Amino acid sequence: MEKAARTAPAVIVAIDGPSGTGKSSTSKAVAAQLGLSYLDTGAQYRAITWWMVSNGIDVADPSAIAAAAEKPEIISGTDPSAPTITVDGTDVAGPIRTQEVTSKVSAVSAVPEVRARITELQRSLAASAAYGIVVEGRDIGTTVLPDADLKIFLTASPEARAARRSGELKGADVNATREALIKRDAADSSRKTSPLAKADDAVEVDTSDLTLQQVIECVVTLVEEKRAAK
Ligand SMILES: Nc1ncnc2c1ncn2[C@@H]1O[C@H](COP(=O)(O)OP(=O)(O)OP(=O)(O)O)[C@@H](O)[C@H]1O
Ligand SMILES: Nc1ccn([C@@H]2O[C@H](COP(=O)(O)O)[C@@H](O)[C@H]2O)c(=O)n1
Repeated sequence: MEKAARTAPAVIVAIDGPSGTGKSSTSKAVAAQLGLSYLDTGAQYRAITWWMVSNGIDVADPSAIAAAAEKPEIISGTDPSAPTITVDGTDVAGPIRTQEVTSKVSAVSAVPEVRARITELQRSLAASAAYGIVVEGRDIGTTVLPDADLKIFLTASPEARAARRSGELKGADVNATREALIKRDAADSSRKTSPLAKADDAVEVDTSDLTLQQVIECVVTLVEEKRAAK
C-alpha cells in the first residue's frame, strides 16, 4: 500500500462538514491508508483559542483577538498515525479539547485576522506535502484549497452526531450535546469570513446511517478514482 501510494501522483483532498460528522476519524484513516499527510485545521483554531484564553485575551472582543493573532507560534505535525499540535513549543493536544476552548473557538475563528493567519499556515503545509494531503475543516474546499483534487462534504443528522459525541464524552446528556453542536454549527455557518459551507464541486456524503468503516471505504474509493484520472 505504502509503496503504491509513493509512486502515485500527489493528491490534495479537502474534507469539510459540520461538527461530529466524522471528518477527523475519516480523514486520518484515509490518509494513513493511502500514504498521505493529514491536517486537522480545527485543532489549529482550537490552539489559537487556547492561547487567547491562556493569555487573558477577551474572546468577546474581536479587536483584541485581531491584535494578538500573529503572536502565538502554532505548529501542526501531519503524520496521520501521530498528529501533533504545539503552541510556542508546548504540546496542547489535550488542553485544546476542553469544554472552555470548545465553547469559545467559534468566536475566535470568526475574526478575519485569525483566519488569514491560519489559512496561510494551512496552505503552506499543503504545498509542502510531497505525496499529497487530506485537510479537514469547515472552509477547505471553498477558501483554503479551492483547487483541491477532491472535495468531500460530510453530513449527518444532529441526532446521529449528538449520539456519537455523547459516546465520547462519557455520561454527557445527549440533548445538551445536540444543542451545543447545533449552536456551534450555526455560529460557524453564519460568520462573514469564510463560513462553514459546501463547495459547489464537493461530493456530499450523508454518514448518518453509515459505519465509520463504510465512510472510509467510500472516501478511499473516491481518492483512488481521482488519482487514476490524473
Ligand atoms: N460513521 C460513523 N458512525 C459512527 N460513529 C462515527 C462515525 N464517524 C465518526 N464517528 C464517531 O463520531 C465521533 C466524532 O467523529 P469525528 O471527531 O471524526 O468528527 P468531526 O467531524 O471531526 O468532529 P469535529 O468537527 O467536532 O471535530 C468519534 O467518536 C467517531 O469515532
Ligand atoms: N477550517 C476550519 C476548521 C475549524 N474551524 C473552527 O474551529 C472549531 C473547532 O473545529 P473542530 O473540527 O475541532 O470541532 C470549529 O467549530 C470552527 O469554529 C474553522 O473555523 N474553520
